[in-house]
Amino acid sequence: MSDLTFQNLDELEPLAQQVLPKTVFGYYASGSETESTLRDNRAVFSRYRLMPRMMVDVSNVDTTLTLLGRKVAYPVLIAPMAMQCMAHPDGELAVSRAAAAEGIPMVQSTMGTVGLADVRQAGVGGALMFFQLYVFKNRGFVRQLVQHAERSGYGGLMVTVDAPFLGKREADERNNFKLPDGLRLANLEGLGANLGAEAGANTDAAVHDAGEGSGVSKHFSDNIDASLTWSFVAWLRSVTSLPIFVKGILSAHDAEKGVDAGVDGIVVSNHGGRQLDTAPASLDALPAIAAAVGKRVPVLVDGGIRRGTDIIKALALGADAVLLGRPVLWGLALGGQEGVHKVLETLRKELRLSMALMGCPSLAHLNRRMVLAPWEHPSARL
Ligand SMILES: Cc1cc2nc3c(=O)[nH]c(=O)nc-3n(C[C@H](O)[C@H](O)[C@H](O)COP(=O)(O)O)c2cc1C
Ligand SMILES: CCCCCCC(=O)C(=O)O
Repeated sequence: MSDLTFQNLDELEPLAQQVLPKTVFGYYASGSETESTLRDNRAVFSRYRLMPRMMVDVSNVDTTLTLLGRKVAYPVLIAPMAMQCMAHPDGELAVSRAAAAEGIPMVQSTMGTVGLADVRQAGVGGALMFFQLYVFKNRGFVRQLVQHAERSGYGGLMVTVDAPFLGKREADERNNFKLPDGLRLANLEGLGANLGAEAGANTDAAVHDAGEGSGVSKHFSDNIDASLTWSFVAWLRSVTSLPIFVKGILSAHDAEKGVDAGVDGIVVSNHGGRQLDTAPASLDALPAIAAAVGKRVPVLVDGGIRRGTDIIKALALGADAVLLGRPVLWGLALGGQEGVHKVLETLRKELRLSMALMGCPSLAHLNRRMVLAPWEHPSARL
């Protein structure tokens, strides 16, 4: 049993900093360049205000939703995050078990330190799980990876489209960040050995390289396909029957393009402020995207979600659900599966209470009139 004690998710980062090696904490916590987008992802939530309704029966609050035809206990998914065994030996297995216990989806990263089939197996009995796809130069390998995910029981794919290269993460450059010895990018093992030669794939060498700069950044640019365009969605459809979400959309234009290309879901995201610095906060980008998509496919959002009220704001501005990133890693580092569970439980309880205080007995009661944008005065809701 973990003796981890905290009141809210914002308290976790400094606690995790005390237990993680400096290089690992730097990789997990940091954003790109000036970290302006990283900060704005969090700051934006205080700029929007909530407008509650009174005298509504909230003696029962229902937080459930349906995503891809499957019931989800509350509108939170665990964001894909690479290399979780750096935080705790159980890594992705602990996160998968905690998500399953809470009845919410985990999105497993391509760059996991546990194989995707084992992560899926650990979550059996829980909610649906997504596999996050990074698209390698080697399409034969991508096809194998996707079909392996489908056979392993994942219910959807989430293709990350905001990372033709990794952003300039100065903490990682400074720390010569690399994957610690003894850990592996478990899903990539066929990449160099069997399939990589033709694409010049580089597997273990760079990611474990202790040379100058960031080893993971070099590994990424050696292997990831920076020439991706919307035609990729049709190719992906030809090799899988899984629903396809795209993650990393920040404009209504791109959301339209995605829907036209046939995607099944859009994830509004700036990658937790780790890619293009000074890109807008995800919450600011959300309303125009939700309007453009117009309920044709689900819209998810991530970046800076730390409170139940953050979830309410995101849903009132048009999201169907949110993804939670770094606090999961902090819970994992501080208490393994129990720690992650505690993080999720804290957020779930805050969400339920805030829904009651908003006069919302179910998620369907949330709407745009219940949130005030920075330019709107409360009198706009008379
Ligand atoms: C340490 C770390 C690793 C990440 N790895 C991935 C990844 O492998 N694939 C991906 O699409 N996004 C990745 N992301 C981005 C997250 O999925 C998500 O967009 C972001 O963390 C959400 O913001 P938050 O951390 O403020 O909640 C990563 C983020 C962090 C912090
Ligand atoms: C070679 C491993 C690279 C992992 C990159 C994961 C990621 O998306 C991140 O933001 O970090």
